[in-house]
Amino acid sequence: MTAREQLIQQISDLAVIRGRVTLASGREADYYVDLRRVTLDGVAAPLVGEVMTDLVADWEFEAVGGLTLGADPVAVAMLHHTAHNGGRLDAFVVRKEAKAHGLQRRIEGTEVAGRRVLVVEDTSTTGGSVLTAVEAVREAGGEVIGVAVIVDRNTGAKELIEAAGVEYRYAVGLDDLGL
Ligand SMILES: O=P(O)(O)OC[C@H]1O[C@H](OP(=O)(O)OP(=O)(O)O)[C@H](O)[C@@H]1O
Ligand SMILES: O=C(O)c1cc(=O)[nH]c(=O)[nH]1
Repeated sequence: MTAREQLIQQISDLAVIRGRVTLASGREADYYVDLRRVTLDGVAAPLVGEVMTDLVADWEFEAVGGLTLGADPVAVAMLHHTAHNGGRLDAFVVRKEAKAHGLQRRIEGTEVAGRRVLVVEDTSTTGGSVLTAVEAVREAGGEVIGVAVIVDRNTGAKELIEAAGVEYRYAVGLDDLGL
C-alpha cells in the first residue's frame, strides 16, 4: 500500500464518525471527520507528514502553518518529514486571537514576514478557517503560496480559497472515504 492508501485507511478507521453533527461554521452534517485522532496518532501522524509533503512537492516554501489547533500537528508532521529527509521547513501557529500578554503575537513560531508560506489545515468545510490563516499571514507580511488540507469535504472551501487568489489542494476526498 502507498502512504496515501495507508493514510486513507487510518482516516476511515480512526476519524470518520457518522451521525448528525453541528460544524464549526454552524452548518449541520451527517458525518464528522475528527482528524485530530489521526494527526495525533503515533502510526498515522508520520503518514500525514509524508502524504502532505508529497502533495505539495512542486511548490516552493520555507514555512508551514495554519489556524490552531487542527493545523498544528499537520505543520509539525511536515516539518519532521522534511527534516528526516535532510531538508528544512519551519513551522508557525496562527492563534484564533492575538495573546493579550507576553509578546502579544497572533502568529507564534517562525517569522513569516517576507517569506514564502504554505497554509495547511486538517479538514475544510467552508474554508473559513484556512482563509483566516491566509489573511493573518498576509497581514504579517508573509506570501501565501498555497493551501493544502488533508480532507476536503467538497463544500465550498476550494472556491473560497481560490477566490482569495491562492491555489488549493487536498490529499483525500469524500470518494476516497466512501462518504
Ligand atoms: O472550513 P471550516 O468551515 O472553517 O471548518 C473546518 C475547521 O473546523 C475544524 O476546527 P474547529 O473550528 O472545530 O476548531 P479546532 O481546530 O480548534 O478543533 C477543523 O479543524 C477546521 O479548522
Ligand atoms: O466543519 C467542521 O467543523 C469540521 C468538519 C469535519 O469533518 N471535521 C472537523 O474537525 N471539523
